[in-house]
Amino acid sequence: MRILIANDDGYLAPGLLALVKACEGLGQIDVIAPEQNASGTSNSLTLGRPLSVYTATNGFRYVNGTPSDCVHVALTGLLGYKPDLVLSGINNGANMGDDTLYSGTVAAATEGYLFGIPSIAFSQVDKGWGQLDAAAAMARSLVEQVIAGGLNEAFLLNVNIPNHADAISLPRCITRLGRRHASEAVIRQLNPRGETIYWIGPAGDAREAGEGTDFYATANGSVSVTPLQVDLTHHAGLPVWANRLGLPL
Ligand SMILES: Nc1nc2c(ncn2[C@@H]2O[C@H](COP(=O)(O)O)[C@@H](O)[C@H]2O)c(=O)[nH]1
Repeated sequence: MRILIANDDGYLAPGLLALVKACEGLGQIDVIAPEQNASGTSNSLTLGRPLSVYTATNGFRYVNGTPSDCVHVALTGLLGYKPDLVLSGINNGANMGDDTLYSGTVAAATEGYLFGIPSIAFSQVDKGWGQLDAAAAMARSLVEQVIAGGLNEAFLLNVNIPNHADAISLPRCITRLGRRHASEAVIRQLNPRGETIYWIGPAGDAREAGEGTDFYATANGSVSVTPLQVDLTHHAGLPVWANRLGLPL
């Protein structure tokens, strides 16, 4: 078993180390993570400049790029082999609903999935790393369960873990993504030069958080496991637009 582990909070993030330590003994583990926190970078690749890969004293490799860069470089030559599993996280904060479109954590796992590798993104619901080791133990438990079921076909799972001392014992729910309200207003400030600067505002509150969603599961003390896909086609819209534009389907 060979496992590639990445994240988006950076190679020094506690969530990455906790996940790596929790997975010890499952097989060969390679870590390739961003040099800096790359939260919110989604699936971006760095195309306008070269990337450099460094090795930390603990053996973790880190890249001056995005989470997708890390996994992409790993799978297109750096590793020299195709891992059996790609893991990403444990993220400092939730990746539920619309978050998954912006998330670097989910993007790193998505990159593995795009290369035909079973991949899982892990996030803790609350920021601050509270009960992190418990989350890591839960992540290992799920990884073991997934491995036992077979890794013959690629899949992409998005897992959100409540910050709980006994996370491994929490119920696990298969969920769909909920939806958030649009992000809060942008935050305007003046920099020392008197220029207006803008900070992205906080994420919107959950809007679609009904039973069956990731928001609902985690709000009710369960670990949320959401299978994701990358086909963005609006299949139900195909006949609608064929008709609207008078085109054959
Ligand atoms: N609009 C905002 N969205 C935020 C903020 N903090 C987090 N987020 C969302 O969550 C994910 C975090 O995932 P990561 O894997 O990228 O760390 C992020 O991508 C956003 O979607 C915020 O302050 N404002």
